[in-house]
Amino acid sequence: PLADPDPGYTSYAELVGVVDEVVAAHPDIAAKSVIGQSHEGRDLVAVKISDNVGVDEDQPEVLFVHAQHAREHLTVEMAVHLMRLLTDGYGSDPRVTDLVDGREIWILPNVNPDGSEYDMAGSTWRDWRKNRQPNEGSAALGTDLNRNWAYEWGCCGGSSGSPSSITYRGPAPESAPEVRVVADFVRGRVVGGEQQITTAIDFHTYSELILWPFGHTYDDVTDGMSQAEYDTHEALGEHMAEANGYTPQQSSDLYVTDGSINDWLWGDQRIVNFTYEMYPRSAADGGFYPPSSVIERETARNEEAVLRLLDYADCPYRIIGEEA
Ligand SMILES: CC(C)C[C@H](NS(N)(=O)=O)C(=O)O
Ligand SMILES: [Zn+2]
Repeated sequence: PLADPDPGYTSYAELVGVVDEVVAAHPDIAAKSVIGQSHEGRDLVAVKISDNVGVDEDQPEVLFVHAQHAREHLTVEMAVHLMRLLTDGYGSDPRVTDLVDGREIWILPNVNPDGSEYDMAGSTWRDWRKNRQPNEGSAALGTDLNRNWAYEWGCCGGSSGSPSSITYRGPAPESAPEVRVVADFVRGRVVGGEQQITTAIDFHTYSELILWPFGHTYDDVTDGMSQAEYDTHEALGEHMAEANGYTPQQSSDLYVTDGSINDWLWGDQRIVNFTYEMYPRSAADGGFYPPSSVIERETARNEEAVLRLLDYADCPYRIIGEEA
């Protein structure tokens, strides 16, 4: 068999198999689309879960993004868990059924397949983070997808201009094909001038945190973030953290980042969104590479938190008692 540091983690080929299996088992509520390709040509997949799945209904949409960072493999397992939760539970779990009926849910189970595959191709993990795109004029490979988004790109010392850095922002916003594809997908969800996606989670590991924008500034309130909008993010973040025991905080309280997805989803598309840093809390508990024996426990841990986001997807501002 091919080398594999921990066979309990889902490879790209296995992930495509899971997607096809879920869609085949639940054709009325699950559909697979290919929204583009990675640098090396792997399909970037979107799984839509909703009743009347083939129809774009006028329902709030929710986006889940997984594996921007290659070594954060538990996030792919989170996507697998969510696909199964939202399809196997349909028709039996009343809350899941209502949410799948009333929302259109998009799961992007691996937006950096080249990096993920590279990281797990040897007999030991390679500690890879970025994509696998070459950089002109450098021997160093890769752009950090979570520094390549176009909102306040490179503004604030929250990324690097050096191709060899693990936080290399790329030569320009959306220069990474994977970012361009996902950004185009999100822009494509603007229907009749209105962004249909209301809420989102971008899954990462590790540290057990729920983070909300902005990352580019320490300020709570600033251009593009009113007090009510900040309070909405904070209240929803805290509501979800009560369910999974993660620590809720503004993204920049961890450290300043620029060009991150969470700033773009909110700043450019006004999507109320969160970054989850999953298990473990510290390097002592496995860091980026906890044993695959924790997958079931640490993905199931987020079920209630994710369902709470789906609850509020029709109007996130309801959590602070406002309309919008
Ligand atoms: C979302 C930000 C604030 C944290 C994230 N940490 S990670 N997942 O790369 O370790 C990152 O640096 O992109
Ligand atoms: Zn990450």
